[in-house]
Amino acid sequence: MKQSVSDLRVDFVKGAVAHRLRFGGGRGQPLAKAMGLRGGNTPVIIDATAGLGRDSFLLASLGARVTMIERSETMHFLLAEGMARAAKEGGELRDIIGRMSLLRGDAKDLLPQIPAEAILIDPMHPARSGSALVKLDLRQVREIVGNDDDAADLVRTALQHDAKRVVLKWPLKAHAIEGVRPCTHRIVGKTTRYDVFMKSQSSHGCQRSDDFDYHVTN
Ligand SMILES: C[S@@+](CC[C@H](N)C(=O)[O-])C[C@H]1O[C@@H](n2cnc3c(N)ncnc32)[C@H](O)[C@@H]1O
Repeated sequence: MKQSVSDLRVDFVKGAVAHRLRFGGGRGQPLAKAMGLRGGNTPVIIDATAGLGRDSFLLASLGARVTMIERSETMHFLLAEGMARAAKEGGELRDIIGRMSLLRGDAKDLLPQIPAEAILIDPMHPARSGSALVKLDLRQVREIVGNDDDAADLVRTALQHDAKRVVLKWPLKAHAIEGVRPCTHRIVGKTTRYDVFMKSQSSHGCQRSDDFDYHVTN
């Protein structure tokens, strides 16, 4: 059955996100490691590109407080709806949603006003020719929001923030975003990588961190 943009839903109760909550790798997952959730350390996070809220939900399910920023009115609406539905379920879901707050606006404007220890940036990835490789829901998000051509500006704005780390989620094989300094280290998955920019450390050429040799599937 052909699906259209109007079918797109943010669903934290069933589907991929709920599955990951039950069977995900806890703090051993690449995203959690990249964001600095190690041992007892649980940073306060800004997700500057909220999208379908999956990364935020995962981080909040691991105990982090996450401020989500989304500039698309449609995506913001879908997220707010999905969060309200999940909170109504009560129990663990309500607690997780309770750690997530959602703002509407451009993160380039809002970031400087919000305190945080870690910032996640996951702009729309460059279009791939074999589009079957890109999951349907992300293709639907692209139809709604377009290409996020200002991703470099967003990363540069985040790097001006007081946060200890900025993390850029980017396709494994894509070139680094032009006009952004090299990252401090990189956590590599199967199709995705996390470029980590630490405030207090200089780059060593953005080496892969073998300590973090995990596989990610999204
Ligand atoms: C690839 S999606 C993010 C997916 C998300 N990480 C998830 O787990 O569902 C990118 C989203 O970031 C939003 N976005 C991109 N640049 C933004 C900005 N400067 N400010 C706010 N939202 C932005 C887009 O509208 C889009 O919804």
